[in-house]
Amino acid sequence: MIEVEVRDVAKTYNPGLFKKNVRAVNGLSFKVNGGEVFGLIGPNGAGKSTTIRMVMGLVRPDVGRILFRGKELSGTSFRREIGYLPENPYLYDHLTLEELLFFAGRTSGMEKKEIRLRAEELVERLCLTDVHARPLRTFSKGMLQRAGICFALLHDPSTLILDEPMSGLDPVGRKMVFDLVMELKRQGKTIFFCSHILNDVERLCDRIGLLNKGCLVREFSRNELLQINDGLLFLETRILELVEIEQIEQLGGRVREFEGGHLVAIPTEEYFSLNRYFEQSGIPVKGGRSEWLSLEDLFVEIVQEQAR
Ligand SMILES: Nc1ncnc2c1ncn2[C@@H]1O[C@H](COP(=O)(O)OP(=O)(O)OP(=O)(O)O)[C@@H](O)[C@H]1O
Repeated sequence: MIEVEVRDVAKTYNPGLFKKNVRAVNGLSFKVNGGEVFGLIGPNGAGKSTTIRMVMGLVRPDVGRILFRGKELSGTSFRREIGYLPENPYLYDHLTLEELLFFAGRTSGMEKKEIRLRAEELVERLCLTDVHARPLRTFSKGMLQRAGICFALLHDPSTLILDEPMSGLDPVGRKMVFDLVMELKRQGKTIFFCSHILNDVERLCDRIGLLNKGCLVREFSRNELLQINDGLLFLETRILELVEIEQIEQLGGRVREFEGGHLVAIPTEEYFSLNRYFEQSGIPVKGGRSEWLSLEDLFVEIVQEQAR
């Protein structure tokens, strides 16, 4: 079943007199299937948030159609089926988190007891128990982001639409949210999100769309990505046959199994360029393959190519 379908959608903003129109999205089409994780990536200003806002019915496309479970968006009732995290969650900042979640639960038609139990569970999960009775205006950026995630998940929606879920989070918060999204994925939720953190995107997504200048320029399935990369963070077993695990470990790297592949941590800031790392470290690579491309490398390559 197709959960979200975007068909030939375009959106131009008219910022007003004497200002140039901005074409944010142009002839965009894609589908998000039920139970899959679809990630939208792209440079700043590519149109990711505009697309997400259009899918949520918050911005009206100039042309094209957006369908949710096969039907045109109308009214707001479809939003009950969706958990939405906006880019900058505007949360009523005079409310405490507890009050905000109560409000969110009531507007989703939840019973008081159900709200209390679910809110407690989420607040604890996102490590906000100590601050749940404080007004949101006293929250730090990362706390607000985590509060926004509680807000999006409270009514246990089957579809999640998340605009930069890891934004503003410290490494502990990022891991917390990453693990939570992974768990939601395992529960079979449909997740559509955008992010600049490509490492997380490729670990979470079944499919990835690269948006540039409002157009979808490339789509990768997870398997395709693994094949293109022959590894990156997911080194397939056959690649580990080419490069000895011990050699990675001797150089301070670590390898562990992860979801049918291998997660390789290498001691360099340029973690994405495995090929360069092997070259620099003098790890002999057996076999013919000498080019490993990460999603990050591909992203830069495609976007730079389009700029020429
Ligand atoms: N309300 C608005 N009025 C005018 N222009 C807008 C408005 N919202 C977005 N834009 C413009 O539309 C284009 C796409 O913006 P959008 O926020 O969708 O991009 P994005 O891919 O989410 O970017 P980022 O990665 O920086 O968050 C940009 O050029 C932006 O300046």
